[in-house]
Amino acid sequence: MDTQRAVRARGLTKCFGDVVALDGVDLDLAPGQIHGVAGPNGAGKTTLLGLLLGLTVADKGELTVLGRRVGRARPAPRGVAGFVDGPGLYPSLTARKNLAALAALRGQDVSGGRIGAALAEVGLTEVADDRVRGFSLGMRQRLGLAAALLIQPRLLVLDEPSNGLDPAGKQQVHAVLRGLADTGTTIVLSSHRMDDLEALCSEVVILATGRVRFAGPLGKLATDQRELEYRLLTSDPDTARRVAGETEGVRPVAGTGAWRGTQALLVRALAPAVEGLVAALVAAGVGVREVAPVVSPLEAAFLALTEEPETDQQETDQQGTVRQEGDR
Ligand SMILES: Nc1ncnc2c1ncn2[C@@H]1O[C@H](COP(=O)(O)OP(=O)(O)OP(=O)(O)O)[C@@H](O)[C@H]1O
Repeated sequence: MDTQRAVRARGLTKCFGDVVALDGVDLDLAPGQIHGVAGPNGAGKTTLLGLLLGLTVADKGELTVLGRRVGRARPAPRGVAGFVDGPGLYPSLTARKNLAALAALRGQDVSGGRIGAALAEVGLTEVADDRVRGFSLGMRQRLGLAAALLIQPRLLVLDEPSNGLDPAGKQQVHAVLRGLADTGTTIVLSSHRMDDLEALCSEVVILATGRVRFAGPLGKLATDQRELEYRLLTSDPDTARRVAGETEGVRPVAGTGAWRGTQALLVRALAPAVEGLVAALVAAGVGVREVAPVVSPLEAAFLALTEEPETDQQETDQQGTVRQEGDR
């Protein structure tokens, strides 16, 4: 069995009629990590997660999950849990009875105590005996996670698990996922929220038009040398603008405006040039109250990778990342 990778995909292709949802995806996902899958609408995220869960099969390519080849007549191995497009639940049953019914459906003998513990872990104890019909989207998501926890998954696959969660609910779900990863569970989750991915994931896969644009450590993506737009709040906006115009590698952006009641300066620069600008401002007697990227480095990298057509260089980068992690 392959202990180096929880998931190995080579040339995975899936079409729906004329639509190519996944187009030759190569991927190696290390075990015990939280992997984020990001990409614009229609990029193929849900299709990929559905393949991992064995809900659908690829038209071409190879997929190995937890060391076992999956495909037509080869279902996903035990130990894989999760959901896409929201968890499948029985609206007329209570949360507790839903978990009992789902366990019975899987042929699992689960004690009431374990069901109670799973509900407590996702913060649903108080509504355990309420019918799911009245549950909000966030509560349903949490119940879906509780159902997955019951089987003690080795691979947990979740499509947009933070959807509909309030900030406290999100913290709780994040804590559950981190706890699972700490005990060796591999987690693959999709999200449109870069802040969620930054908070949770060590590795990220970026898909666009069914192809992998990046796969690897989050840090590698976010710390790529990339020019970003920064917002500076200073004690003297006019002098700050003049100093910015004179600082090497810094380009003031036109149309600066009010930001929280003060006048902000917007510049485009690489991170080292921004450090130079701050030093120059201090030397000129200008107080610097705040320096922050207008969009996070990860979001900027995401936009750059997904909004532009794929280049040969990106293709090389992606292939390189895949080759580094596994053989071909
Ligand atoms: N069952 C289906 N029948 C027809 N087309 C489908 C089906 N499932 C997915 N597609 C198409 O495949 C492409 C990829 O869809 P998918 O749902 O995997 O993307 P996604 O990245 O999850 O998108 P979103 O962020 O909007 O959820 C889209 O063009 C979609 O319309």
